[in-house]
Amino acid sequence: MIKVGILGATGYAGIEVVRLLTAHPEAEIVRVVSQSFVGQKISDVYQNLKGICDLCCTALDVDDIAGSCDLVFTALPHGASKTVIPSLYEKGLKIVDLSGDFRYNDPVVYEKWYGEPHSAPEVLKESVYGLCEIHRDEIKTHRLIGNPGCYTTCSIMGLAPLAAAKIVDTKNLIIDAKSGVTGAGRSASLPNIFCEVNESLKAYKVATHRHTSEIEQELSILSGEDIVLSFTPHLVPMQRGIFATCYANLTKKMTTGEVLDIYKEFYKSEEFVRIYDEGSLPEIKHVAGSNYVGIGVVVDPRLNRAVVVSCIDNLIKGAAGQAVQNMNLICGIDEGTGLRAAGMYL
Ligand SMILES: NC(=O)C1=CN([C@@H]2O[C@H](COP(=O)(O)OP(=O)(O)OC[C@H]3O[C@@H](n4cnc5c(N)ncnc54)[C@H](OP(=O)(O)O)[C@@H]3O)[C@@H](O)[C@H]2O)C=CC1
Ligand SMILES: CC(=O)N[C@@H](CCC(=O)OP(=O)(O)O)C(=O)O
Repeated sequence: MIKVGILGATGYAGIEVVRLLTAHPEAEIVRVVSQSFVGQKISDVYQNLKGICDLCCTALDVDDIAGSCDLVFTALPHGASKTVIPSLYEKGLKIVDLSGDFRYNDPVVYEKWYGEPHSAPEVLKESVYGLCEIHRDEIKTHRLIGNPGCYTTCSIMGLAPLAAAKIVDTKNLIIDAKSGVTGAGRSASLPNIFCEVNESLKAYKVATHRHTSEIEQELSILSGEDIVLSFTPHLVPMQRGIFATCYANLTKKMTTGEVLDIYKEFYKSEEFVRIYDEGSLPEIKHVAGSNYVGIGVVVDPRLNRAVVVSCIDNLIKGAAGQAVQNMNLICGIDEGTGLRAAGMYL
């Protein structure tokens, strides 16, 4: 059994890791770490876990964690992760970090988008970007994983086949993405309370959202060109889900069927990717509660433009599910273990 600790277990992403691991046959949760709920049972904080996981929350004590765990998930705010991870890494632990702190190949890019220097650039060098479908072989040989963001997983997976095939104009990519409110985490903030969000729809951080840099990093690697793109996030009144509509101008005349063939080939061995047949498109309901990505494509022949629709559950494929997928990879066990449940349609 892999002995696992979850730091930030009381947050929305952390508690999804806890929930998924309670049904994982090869992992045993030994520590649930919190800052506000030390001494309280995790099942008192989230009562759906009563009788399933009744561990008490402990404080963040590196020696205690290193002495009891083989692997930790750090589901902490960015900034907090880069403070604690160097000492955990030094102790030899395997680490899957759900924050933005270890997702970058270049600390200068991190500083530009996160507004402060990376305090552990040497440790950053040891990390790998944990988008399993794109970096599987590298992930298997590392023990520090920068688990991708929710918007980024959805957007990169939606555009990766086009970037890799080099059949799009890389200067004009546009991603219009929508998130459910759990994407903002559990701590209450005025713009995210029910009456502010319900029956409304808003764009935010237009042209400045930090996920832009993560998407650019990965699509640039795939295409072999420096990509700069437009990314506009929106908040929608649903609990879970990311829905990205991506617009890409094709550099040669292609039909929807031809573009879909490229997607089917690119993802042909991927258990968690569903490419929709021509004429159908994914919806949040098709992926919510699951580790699946749904991708559909329509080519607009008047503009020779591919419109790609990509959907995930932000807390699962966009966070905890992908983190467990990464754990499985770095621990050398079957990648889909504990992740094969269908989602919740209703
Ligand atoms: N929500 C989502 O859809 C996604 C989130 N992420 C990332 O996952 C991470 C967690 O996000 P999320 O679960 O949404 O956030 P939440 O606000 O819901 O949870 C944050 C967690 O971190 C703990 N925490 C907060 N500040 C500190 C600190 N300074 N030191 C130690 N622990 C701290 C909190 O502890 P306590 O409750 O005890 O106060 C809580 O357990 C973030 O980096 C986020 O960007 C990534 C992808 C998707
Ligand atoms: C709806 C909402 O507020 N979403 C968050 C994304 C949170 C997240 O996933 O952050 P990381 O992936 O960078 O860890 C935001 O836009 O900041």
